[in-house]
Amino acid sequence: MEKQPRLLCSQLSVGGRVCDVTLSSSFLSWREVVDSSKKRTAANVYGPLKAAGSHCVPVCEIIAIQETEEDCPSTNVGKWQKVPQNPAGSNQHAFTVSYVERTLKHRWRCSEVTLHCPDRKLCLQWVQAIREQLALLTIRPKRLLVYINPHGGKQRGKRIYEQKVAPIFSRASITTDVIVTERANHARDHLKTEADLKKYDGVVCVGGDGMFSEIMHGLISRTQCDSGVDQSCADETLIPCGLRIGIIPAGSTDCICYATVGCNDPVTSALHIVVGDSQPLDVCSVHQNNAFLRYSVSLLGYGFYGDVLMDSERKRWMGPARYDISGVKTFLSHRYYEGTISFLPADGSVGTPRDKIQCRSGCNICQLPSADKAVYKVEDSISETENKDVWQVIRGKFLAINAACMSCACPRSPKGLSPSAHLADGTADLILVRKCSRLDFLRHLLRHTNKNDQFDHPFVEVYRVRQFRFTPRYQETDSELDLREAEGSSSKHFFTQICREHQACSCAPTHSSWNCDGEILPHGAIQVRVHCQLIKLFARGIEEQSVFEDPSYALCAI
Ligand SMILES: Nc1ncnc2c1ncn2[C@@H]1O[C@H](COP(=O)(O)OP(=O)(O)OP(=O)(O)O)[C@@H](O)[C@H]1O
Ligand SMILES: CCCCCCCCCCCCC/C=C/[C@@H](O)[C@H](CO)NC(C)=O
Ligand SMILES: [Ca+2]
Repeated sequence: MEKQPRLLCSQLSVGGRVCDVTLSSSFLSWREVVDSSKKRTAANVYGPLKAAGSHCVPVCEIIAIQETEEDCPSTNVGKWQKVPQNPAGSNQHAFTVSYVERTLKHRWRCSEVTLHCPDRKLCLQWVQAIREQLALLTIRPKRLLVYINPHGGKQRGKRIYEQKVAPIFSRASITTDVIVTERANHARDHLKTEADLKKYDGVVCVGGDGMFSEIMHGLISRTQCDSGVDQSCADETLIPCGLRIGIIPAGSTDCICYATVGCNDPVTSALHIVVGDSQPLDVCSVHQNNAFLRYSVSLLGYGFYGDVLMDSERKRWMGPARYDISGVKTFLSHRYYEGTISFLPADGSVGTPRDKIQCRSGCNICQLPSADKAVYKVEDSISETENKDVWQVIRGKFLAINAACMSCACPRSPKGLSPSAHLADGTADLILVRKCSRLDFLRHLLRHTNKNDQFDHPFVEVYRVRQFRFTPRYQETDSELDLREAEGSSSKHFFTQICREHQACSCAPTHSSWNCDGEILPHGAIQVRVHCQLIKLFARGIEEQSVFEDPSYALCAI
């Protein structure tokens, strides 16, 4: 790591101990001054970041700095006065730095350190120097538009925002306009037509995946409309949104927050917003013929997940537990669905759903130049010269058809529906769970909750795709049905076959709907296309082992 030139360096007191305090353009560090007569141990000189009085905070993770009034009650009850703290007995001057501290399971906390200076001049010099460095961080938002869904999850959105998030925004001098929604789609419609977006550096939603979906739809539609792009045309190249979206988790699944930050903790998300993180995200557009239906960033699920959602919507009053009840009910019903899936495979450079390469902060695959990823011309899709541009077709009977544009990790399934899916590679993982016994399906489902590979079953297939189409059997056109029959079975034989199979596994063929990021999409036949990095979040992807746990990091910085 490159050593940074020091901007300021003084001996200040922290918690009653004298420390060498250094500010560079990248770090604020303080290390206890060790009496040379005492033996230096490896721990107090070279220890990891927080060991034995040695601390180092990246400037980009400083939340705020303020001059501190060192007051405490005087002996005259009710009166407060400044307390002389240094040995000479003169007035002590201090400043307090609030900064990000990492705790377990990807959670962040706002920590504070107060540094005492021998005189006010030096104190002001430090405050000014740190403020100047913070002012250089132009990626940080200053003004945000916040939408709160008071009815999401356990109906705690408003309280979470007021008690946990607003104080952090205010400490970081972020100003906000807050709208508590009064109906479903209030936020979407406001963003689409009314909001003066030029005033803001970002939009924040307080709620679950459904609330995020509203914000995303509002922003994408507004961006296309302002740029004269027609989103109803499935082949249009969409314009990326300029404003970043922050998610304060207050929903039932909070999958999008969890899969992009690593946890569903409101304070952590608020801090990612404050430091101005930026994580691009792929978005699937869903069309039926040339009618635009919806956008999706996490799960598009037909069959099992569509049915769970359909049933759970009737149980909203139960809160997050509705998904467990409906999950068990749907599992027991064991319905299968018949149809045709065609898809355009992704380029090999983006890996495969089973390569065990997980998308993490600074992911190499997501940073490949877009030419190597899913950006392609529409004509490519009809070119059959290269294998990657050939549509593949699969017909069959399925318990579930899932497309995961990201891992879909969430508290219920910490590695997600597709653990190696990428946030911003321009592809989705298409998971086909063919008709199988209840026991086999249960085995597959349970693997979402443990370390075993959920794709390692003969009845599960998974493909990394750029586009796909699904047509349920009952919506297939005459020519498609003719083709199917020509492929080997007369319709009479076909129906006898279903009845025979139905008896064997006691499941019934029927219609399902799509679960589109937790919203019901009743259309069976859909066409889906992944738009690489269409939106950006105030997030940074899931951090691997934190660099700040690396001893050499602290050493080099100081
Ligand atoms: N004021 C409101 N009244 C009723 N519904 C609302 C209101 N504001 C937003 N909604 C709708 O509530 C639905 C659910 O909200 P949200 O996603 O926040 O919670 P959830 O469904 O419990 O969580 P998750 O989506 O993570 O499972 C969304 O579809 C959203 O459109
Ligand atoms: C009978 C045993 C069942 C165990 C099954 C565990 C599988 C959990 C997998 C959860 C994946 C959730 C993917 C996220 C989808 C969200 O978009 C959506 C909206 O919040 N949530 C749901 C539940 O549809
Ligand atoms: Ca993706």
